[in-house]
Amino acid sequence: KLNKPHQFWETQPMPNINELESLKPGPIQEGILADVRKDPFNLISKFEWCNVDLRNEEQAQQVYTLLKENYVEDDDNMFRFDYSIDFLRWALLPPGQHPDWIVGVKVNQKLVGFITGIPVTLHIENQQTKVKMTEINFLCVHKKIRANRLAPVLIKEITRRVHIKNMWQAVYTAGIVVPTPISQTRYYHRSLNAKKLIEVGFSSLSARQTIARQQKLYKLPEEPKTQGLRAMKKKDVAQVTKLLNEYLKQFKLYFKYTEDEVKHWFLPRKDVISTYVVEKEQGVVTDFLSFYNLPSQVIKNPKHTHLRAAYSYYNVATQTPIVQLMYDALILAKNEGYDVFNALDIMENEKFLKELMFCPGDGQLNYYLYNWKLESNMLKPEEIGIVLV
Ligand SMILES: CN(C)Cc1n[nH]c2ccc(-c3ccc(F)cc3OCCn3ccnc3)cc12
Repeated sequence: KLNKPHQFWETQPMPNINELESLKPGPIQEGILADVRKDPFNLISKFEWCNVDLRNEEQAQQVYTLLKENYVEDDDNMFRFDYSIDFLRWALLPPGQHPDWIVGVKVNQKLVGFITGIPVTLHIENQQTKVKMTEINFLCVHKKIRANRLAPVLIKEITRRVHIKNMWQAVYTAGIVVPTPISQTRYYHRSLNAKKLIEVGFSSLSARQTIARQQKLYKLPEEPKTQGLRAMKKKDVAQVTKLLNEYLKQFKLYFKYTEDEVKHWFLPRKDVISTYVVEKEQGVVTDFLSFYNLPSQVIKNPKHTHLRAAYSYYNVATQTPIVQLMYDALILAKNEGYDVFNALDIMENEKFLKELMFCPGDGQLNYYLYNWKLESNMLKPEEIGIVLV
């Protein structure tokens, strides 16, 4: 009976505690294309598989509503992510996307289950090891039909669709701990709109604190400090690609980006992704910062329906001190109307979190590699060079 904790995950190629020493680094299970099922996994009656076309407004709306009402909440069930349709198209329609990797389950034409994959090339622990794999995200089952064991079937089906393309690994993140994290990172929040954060219950005042005091404490200048800071444009793509690929080599887990991928992931999109470059000397880009827009719905609050949150994406500081670059990111995010700026303690983020007055969040984000044993059992957050939205 699949109802013991992790009963499903114990059937999957993930290192378990007592294998951490014995498994050799690399794939845990050999992938054999001939053994891959050609037909989709069976679903309970009335449930049907569908490939969701996010370019189709109606289907995109169905995904939006399913996630808005049933996707990830914080530990106190006060906030739930509210990914916009434009954001989902950005996150799930990158270059090289496979249409059958946007997987839905419908009952009477209503979307009740969802899971996605996008193709990535992940560099693992050193220059030589690069693996074509999938980045899994947006696993969601409607609240009303949970405990039907639909999630394991969604996972097995997208795994089958990845195997059919002769790919045998995956990377994903989750707030929960299942077998077996490769890294446990923590998230931090920097207040931009102290009054609103208190009104929605995100922050709370201790006895000696007042709203006015908090506003003063987190106050930011009107304009960024760094000379030559401006929104990224198409003409910057080549330089941003070189800066990013060079910068990421220092980490043990990172993607390599083509110029096409940099165009997709970094060119500014209103209310989705903001990227700013530093061009001091004419035509020379030396640094860039980026953050994405992911509001959370405030589940029950008389005054506010949403918390506007900016999430640190990739930031490359080669000439500008990282603390100054990120201080400018806070100013830019405040000016774009965000209430809070979030960041994980991955990459070099530890260097600015304290100094810029970020506060620790109440949970963690765990990174996972499917069917891969690392040389080192766990990676430190600062060794992680990938951000999953
Ligand atoms: C990554 N991607 C897979 C979405 C995802 N899934 N599970 C999660 C658990 C935490 C975070 C997260 C990551 C960075 C961060 F600064 C704050 C976060 O969560 C705050 C708590 N919260 C949840 C909903 N509204 C607020 C993301 C995720």
